[in-house]
Amino acid sequence: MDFVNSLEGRLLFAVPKKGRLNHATLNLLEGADIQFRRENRLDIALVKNLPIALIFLPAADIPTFVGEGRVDLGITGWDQVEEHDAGVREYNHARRASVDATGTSDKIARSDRVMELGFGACKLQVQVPEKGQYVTAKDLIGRTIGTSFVSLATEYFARLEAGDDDQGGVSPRKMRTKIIELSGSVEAACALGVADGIVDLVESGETMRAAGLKAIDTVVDTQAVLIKSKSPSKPELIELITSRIKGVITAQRYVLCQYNIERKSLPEATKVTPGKRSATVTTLDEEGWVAVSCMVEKKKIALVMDDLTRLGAQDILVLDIHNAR
Ligand SMILES: Nc1ncnc2c1ncn2[C@@H]1O[C@H](COP(=O)(O)OP(=O)(O)OP(=O)(O)O)[C@@H](O)[C@H]1O
Ligand SMILES: O=P(O)(O)OC[C@H]1O[C@H](OP(=O)(O)OP(=O)(O)O)[C@H](O)[C@@H]1O
Repeated sequence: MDFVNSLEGRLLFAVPKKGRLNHATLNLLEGADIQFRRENRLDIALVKNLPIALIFLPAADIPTFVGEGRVDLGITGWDQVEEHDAGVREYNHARRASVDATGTSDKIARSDRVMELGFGACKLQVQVPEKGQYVTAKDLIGRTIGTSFVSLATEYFARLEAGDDDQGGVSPRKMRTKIIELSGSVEAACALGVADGIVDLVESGETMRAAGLKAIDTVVDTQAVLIKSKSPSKPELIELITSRIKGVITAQRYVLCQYNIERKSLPEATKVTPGKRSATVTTLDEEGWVAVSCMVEKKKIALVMDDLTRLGAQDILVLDIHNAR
C-alpha cells in the first residue's frame, strides 16, 4: 500500500510506539473505538472506522512532531512536552542573545494540552546520594548533573543560579553547573562518579532507593497527556476523539454504586455518595426505603462502602462502568 498518499485527508495522531505509555494508550484507543491493524514493523496504521492515521513514535519525539504541526494530535508524557518546550525556549534565548540584542519575537513551536489521561503519573526529581553532602538543590550549583532531560535540567539550574524563578536574565550558556546527557540508567551516574546529582523520573521510588539516592526537589509533576498542534486539521474530529477518550477515562476512574437505605438516613448517605452530578434516588416498594445509584471514584469505594454500612445501607452493589459520556 502507498502509505504516504493514503494519509491524505486523514487526521494524524501520534502514539508511543513502545515503553511505559504504549500499553495504556492502546487500551484507551480501543475503549474509544479507534479500530486499526498495524502491519509488522510499520509505524503508520490507518484507522478503519474514522479518517485518522496513527503514527507510532518514541514518546520523546511526539512533542516535536505535534509542536511543529506535522501531526495533529499526540499522546505522550507531560515531562516530554515540557522538555521539548524548554529546549525551544533555550534555543530562542541563545538566538536572541547572539542575533538580536533587542529581542526577536519567540517563534516557539509548541502544542496545546487537551487533557490529562490519568496514567503514567510520576515526578521528574532532583536526586542526590542519600548519605552525601548535598541537602538542597542549590548545593549542586557548580557541580555535575546527569539526566536524560537536558533542557529541563539546564533551565532548572540556570534559574537556580540566577537566584529567581523568573526566566528573564537566565543564560544557560554561562552556567556553572554542568549538565551531562545520559540516555538511560541515569540512577547509576552518582555511584559511578559520573555525576554529583541526577534529574530523573520517580514513580514508586524503588529505583531511587535501590541506587542509594534521595529526592531533594521536583522539577515536573507529570502524567500522560493528549496534546494537539496549534492549528490542527479537522478540529471537529479532534472534539469527537476528545469526548470519546474522556468517556473512557471517566469509566476507568469511577464505579457505579447501588444500595438500599431507609429514607431517614438518605441525607447522611448522599453526603457519602454525592454522585458525579447528584445521586439517583428511587422509591422502593417497601415503605420508608429508597434505592440509591451513583458514581463513586474507584479508589474511594472501600471507604464509601464502610461508611454506607455504618449508616444502615443494605444490598450494596458495585458495578464496573464500560463507558460514560
Ligand atoms: N517509572 C515510570 N512510571 C510511570 N511513568 C513513567 C515512568 N518512567 C517513565 N514514565 C513515563 O513514560 C514516558 C516514556 O518513558 P519510557 O521510559 O517508557 O521511554 P520510552 O522512550 O518510551 O521507552 P524506553 O525507555 O524503553 O526507550 C516518560 O516520559 C514518562 O512520562
Ligand atoms: O520510581 P520507579 O518506579 O522505580 O521508576 C523510576 C524509574 O523508571 C524509569 O526508568 P526505566 O525503567 O524506564 O529505565 P531507564 O533507566 O532505561 O530509563 C526512570 O528513569 C527511573 O529509573
